[in-house]
Amino acid sequence: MNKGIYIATLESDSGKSLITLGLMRTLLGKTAKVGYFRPIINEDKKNNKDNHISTVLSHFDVDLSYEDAFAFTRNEIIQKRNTGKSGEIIDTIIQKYKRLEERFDFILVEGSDFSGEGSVFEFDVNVLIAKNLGIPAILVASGVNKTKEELAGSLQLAYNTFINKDVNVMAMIANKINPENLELIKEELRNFLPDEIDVFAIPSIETLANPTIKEIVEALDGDVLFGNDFLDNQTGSFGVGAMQLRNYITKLRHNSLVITPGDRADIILGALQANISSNYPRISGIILTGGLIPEEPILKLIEGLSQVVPIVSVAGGTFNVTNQVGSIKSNIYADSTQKIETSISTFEKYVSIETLAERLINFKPKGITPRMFQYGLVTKARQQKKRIVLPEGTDERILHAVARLVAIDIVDITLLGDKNKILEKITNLGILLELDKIEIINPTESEYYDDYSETFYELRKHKNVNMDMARDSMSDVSYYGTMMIYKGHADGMVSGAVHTTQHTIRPALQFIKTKPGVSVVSSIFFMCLEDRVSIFGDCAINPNPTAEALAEIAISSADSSQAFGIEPKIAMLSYSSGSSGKGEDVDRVRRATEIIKDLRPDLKVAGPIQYDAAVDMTIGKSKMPDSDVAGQASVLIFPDLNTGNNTYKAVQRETGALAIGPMLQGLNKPVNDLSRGCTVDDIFNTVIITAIQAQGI
Ligand SMILES: CC(C)(COP(=O)(O)OP(=O)(O)OC[C@H]1O[C@@H](n2cnc3c(N)ncnc32)[C@H](O)[C@@H]1OP(=O)(O)O)[C@@H](O)C(=O)NCCC(=O)NCCS
Ligand SMILES: CC(=O)OP(=O)(O)O
Repeated sequence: MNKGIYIATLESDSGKSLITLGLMRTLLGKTAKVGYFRPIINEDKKNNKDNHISTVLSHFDVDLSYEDAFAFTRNEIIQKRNTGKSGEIIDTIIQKYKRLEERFDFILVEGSDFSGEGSVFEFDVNVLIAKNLGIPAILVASGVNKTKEELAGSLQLAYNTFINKDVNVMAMIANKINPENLELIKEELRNFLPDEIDVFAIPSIETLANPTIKEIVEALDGDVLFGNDFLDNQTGSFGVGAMQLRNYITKLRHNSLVITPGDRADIILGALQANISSNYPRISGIILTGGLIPEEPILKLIEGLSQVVPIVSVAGGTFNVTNQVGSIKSNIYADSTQKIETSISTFEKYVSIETLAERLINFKPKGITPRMFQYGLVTKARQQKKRIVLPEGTDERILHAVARLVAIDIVDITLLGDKNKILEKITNLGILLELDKIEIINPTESEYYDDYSETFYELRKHKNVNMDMARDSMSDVSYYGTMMIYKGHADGMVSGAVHTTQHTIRPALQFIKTKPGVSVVSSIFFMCLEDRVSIFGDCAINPNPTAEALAEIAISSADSSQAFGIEPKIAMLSYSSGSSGKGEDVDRVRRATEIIKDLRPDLKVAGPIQYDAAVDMTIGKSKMPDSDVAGQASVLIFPDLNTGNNTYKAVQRETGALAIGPMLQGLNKPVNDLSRGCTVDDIFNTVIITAIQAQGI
């Protein structure tokens, strides 16, 4: 299984690059192929290339193109959100991430920078991305200009938001902390965090916090007069050389940046002398303000010196320039070797990487989000293209769904019905559908009509079906479509947008029949809830199942759940949790649970259990404290069709959840029903599910 980690922050300038670089180095020591992904980059950085991406790709020699390493610019995200296309954001991010998953063993995902417009929703977007990628997060916050209470408060808020969205938080890093307060900060964070979450504090590192001379030259559009070879000099404190030299040189500190008007030869020469004097600290450079350049004799004097720190002339008065220098952000670029190494060594010194890396590598994601689930469906269906027959060829929703399916070339489609009527409908509805890519069959006019009728007669004559009845049945689209599957002329069928469930599935029950070892055909819905996918069964077929049938439905549903990548934890639903309620219906569910335990000891099952105890951890713990399913059930089995059918509809209608199905289970070949109230999305997804079933999962 592939792994990933999301590095998220709450603000700009948190110093998460240091974490990224340090973690990247650590992971590369643990696993061979580590990829890097930034879901959102800054617009202005796109053209000049985002420096985070360039730095990581080049420093660690990651075999990844720049374009593959990000999904959206910040402006694209804002636009999509404003036009109600948030879903597309997540879909594209999942797609790009999944492509990387195919190539790398582990992926480090760096969240957005919060350095521009749109930061209001930026935090939520980051939580949503981590959630949908199904990876844990490391939260990073800066301690600059914050009391320890303020820092802990903002990290606690962030932590709660991630946890509430079911994103596992692995570690919390307080960065840029006053070195004296490292332990205090960790204690403050420990106060609200569970023990299993690692807490680290990293001090503010001057060489990373301040810009290099090169960054200052770029930001101020300066003219480098001397010292081109030392532009990577890291600046320390900066001070204006306005006072007399004898006073000014006493103010110099290690790596000081001298800012002085260009005509102050005394300060310039004094600072250069101080730089080579063993009695004064080294300086990082000199900025000359006012666009003034020293006079010729002074320049000549400097030219004669053997080593000169960068001297840069900039336009603008001393006051303005000093303010500007103060606001220049320090960044790390691909060629900032010194900063990169400082970042990595700082990370290694303050973060106990061994345990953290082990935990990351061994992390098992809890659930699957609806978007990730749907992405997985599409990917799986593509692996082996199947032909799906849709008997309700004139239904508008079916035609819209077919247009979408054909556009992504994911399945081959056969529509049943009168060809002219279908074509007329497509034209009238203005549906863009490449007609040469679909097959349209009118059953009674088909070359196979006689053969299908005879086969049906042979299969059902013991049930008093005669040839006339067989021909009659084969003129019905449900029978004809099902016979196509029986004959191998199609791989699966989806119907029920117009016809009832009975009408849709009876032919399959009559001659597709059940798989070996299965006696009850049942159904499940994949309920795409806000943050997870749950399996509901049986909500469509068996009105009043016996305990034995209920057990079989639960086992089939658990196997289907497993086959579609959702770890099954079965809740056998009832109006009782444990022994809290009595009655014949409760006893039936209790018996069914015992049968499941006998037949399939490998499955996790709890029953009888109420819906609240099944899905809510707190209630589950209080009602059934010893259960390993209560509070985390993924497969919910309803005691009868009255409850099941209406519960799925209630959840679907009241929460807006996408209900994919009903997918029938237990048949020899896939036939799936739809609700007559289905949407185009429901049809689209059910066809894809059917194609996957046809692959023999
Ligand atoms: C599933 C259902 C359609 C079957 O109804 P039916 O066709 O009248 O059932 P019958 O008893 O006549 O059985 C027809 C065949 O299907 C088989 N069959 C019926 N239910 C079956 C099941 N759950 N599993 C396996 N086979 C089944 C029967 O054994 C019989 O086979 P045979 O003719 O070869 O002997 C019926 O149970 C039903 O209507 N369920 C509710 C559907 C519904 O309205 N759902 C709500 C909306 S989704
Ligand atoms: C599955 C289902 O409930 O179907 P319908 O809504 O058509 O009855």
